[in-house]
Amino acid sequence: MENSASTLISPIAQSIDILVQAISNNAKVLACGNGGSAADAQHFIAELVGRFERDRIPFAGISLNTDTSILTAVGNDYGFDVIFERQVQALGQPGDVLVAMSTSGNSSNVIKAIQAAHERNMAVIALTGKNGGTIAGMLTDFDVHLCVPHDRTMRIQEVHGLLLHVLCDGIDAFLLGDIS
Ligand SMILES: O=C(CO)[C@@H](O)[C@H](O)[C@H](O)[C@H](O)COP(=O)(O)O
Ligand SMILES: [Zn+2]
Repeated sequence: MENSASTLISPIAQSIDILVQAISNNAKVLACGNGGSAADAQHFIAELVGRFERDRIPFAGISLNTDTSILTAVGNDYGFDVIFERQVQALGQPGDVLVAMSTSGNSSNVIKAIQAAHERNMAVIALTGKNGGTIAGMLTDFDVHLCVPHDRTMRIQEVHGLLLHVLCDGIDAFLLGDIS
């Protein structure tokens, strides 16, 4: 936790900037991940579309792991590794943001979603762990890498959950002002 706090302060601030800019431009946020990270992705998007702590206008966001018809059709017809890529290709526009989560940094469906986001001129906020895996080497200067410096998936996920709340809090503070 303490290591995370010191290494992640700067990428947290960059992530909030990217998200606030996208929201201010009426762009949208797409989020994806597998297993526990799928739960994190839909949790984060629920807080954008619904609310975090304070009433405000809804923000545009879509979780790419919640539509079972899309997931089963694309998985069945094209393969599990393209379940997120296909949705980024269908929904992503330049200026949108992809929040991509993988504790290993090596899940092929998340990797392909990042490639698709780059092809559509979308910024990527990648939440990973360990050494960032393959994803660490794919990110550009327009992206942000929130890599939790820990080896255990559960601990990485716990910090990811905290980070997503910090991002929500930062977005609201920027757009609505600090809570006094
Ligand atoms: O929640 C957990 C473990 O805590 C698991 O469901 C975990 O998310 C799954 O094994 C995922 O498939 C792991 O994928 P990734 O984080 O390496 O991309
Ligand atoms: Zn878990």
